[in-house]
Amino acid sequence: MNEITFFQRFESDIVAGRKTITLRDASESHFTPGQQLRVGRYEDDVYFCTIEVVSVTPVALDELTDEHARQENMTLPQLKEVIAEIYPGLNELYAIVFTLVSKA
Ligand SMILES: CC(=O)Nc1ccn([C@@H]2O[C@H](CO)[C@@H](O)[C@H]2O)c(=O)n1
Repeated sequence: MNEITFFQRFESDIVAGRKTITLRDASESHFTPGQQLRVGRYEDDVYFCTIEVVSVTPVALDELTDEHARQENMTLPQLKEVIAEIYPGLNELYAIVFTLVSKA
């Protein structure tokens, strides 16, 4: 059973260690530092790696910086566009910082 999912298009960045945060809504803000999570692909729920949660921090959409974007392996405009597609109209996000523990 997977505990968090990512869109398949981010799998390669995550397993390569290029993507080290994810921005989620309140429904996924309950993870705690030190927790290890089995990660699956959103589209088919296939397990692809395990991550460890480093921190979970509330961040407003308009507080996002180039540093958040760098940790997503994107530019800030790209990141804001992705968030607008996934979470239209949402301003209250949670930055989940993670490290890669193991790959499938
Ligand atoms: C069901 C569901 O919400 N799945 C999500 C939600 C978010 N994200 C990624 O987190 C970052 C900021 O949102 C971007 O890289 C997003 O693509 C994701 O991969 N899968």
